[in-house]
Amino acid sequence: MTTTTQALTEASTSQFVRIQEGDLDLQLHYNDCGAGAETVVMLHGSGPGASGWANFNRNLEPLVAAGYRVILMDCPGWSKSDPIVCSGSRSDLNARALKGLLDAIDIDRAHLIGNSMGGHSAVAFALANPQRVGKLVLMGGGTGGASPFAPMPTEGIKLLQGLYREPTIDNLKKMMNVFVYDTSELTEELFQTRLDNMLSRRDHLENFVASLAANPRQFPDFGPRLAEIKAQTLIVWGSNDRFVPMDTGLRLLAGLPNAELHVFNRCGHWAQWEHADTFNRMVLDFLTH
Ligand SMILES: O=C(O)CCC(=O)/C=C/C=C(\O)C(=O)O
Repeated sequence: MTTTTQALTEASTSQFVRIQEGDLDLQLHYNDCGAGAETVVMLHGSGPGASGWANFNRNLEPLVAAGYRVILMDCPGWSKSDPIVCSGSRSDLNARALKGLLDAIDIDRAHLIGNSMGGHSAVAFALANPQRVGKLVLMGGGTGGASPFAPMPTEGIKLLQGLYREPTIDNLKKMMNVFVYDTSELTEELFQTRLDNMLSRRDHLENFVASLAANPRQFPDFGPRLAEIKAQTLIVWGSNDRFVPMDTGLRLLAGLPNAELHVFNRCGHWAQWEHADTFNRMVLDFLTH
């Protein structure tokens, strides 16, 4: 575990652990940052080349500085975690992986922050392990299933799947340009880092395509079960989200009994990155009160 006096870098916080959770037996990569009595776990989205570090590098430092231990879990099939083909519910698969990780590193209870697929997975974990969840923060995800208002799959998801099938720099740029509202923040360096992440694990890209062929509905709709989740929940959405449309956030708000919703204007699918400062202040306030 790193301390707050050390610089937080991907390399200095990088850890591996072997988990055995039912029929899941694999090695997971995670970043372990800071120290504190309370733990926050961050779960990334499903894009090619995503990782805990790629999704949350603008968010972990304020939490560590405030005295939280922050764990970024790379889901099975992403980054330096082991490869997997998922033919069932990927949300539940990630939830089982998270349980295995928490057991292996001896964490009884954690707050969960989930981005997109990470939100679906946080909800799956809360349904299966309610006693192990503190508070929930869900951005651009939380229940799978279709939107009744937007054409499905959305343009963003079509671009994401296209990028998995043809992982080129042009397709990456097409996806990222729909990802965020303000594309001026997308630097060549960011594209290159993401491209390198993607291409360093072609097995993950191929497995995602194979998973979709085996089960096109990787993220089941938890809508009917949301009322079972009693955890206090902060839902955060971008009003210009072209991947998982904002009515999904409204469905979460209607279904989760202890939820509040914050909508950012001029924001796409990456609220925690596009509006990082406000997002970080909101999360800290939500976790501490
Ligand atoms: O299909 C869904 O419902 C989830 C889509 C999703 O998880 C997309 C996330 C993309 C990122 O956050 C990323 O690539 O960084």
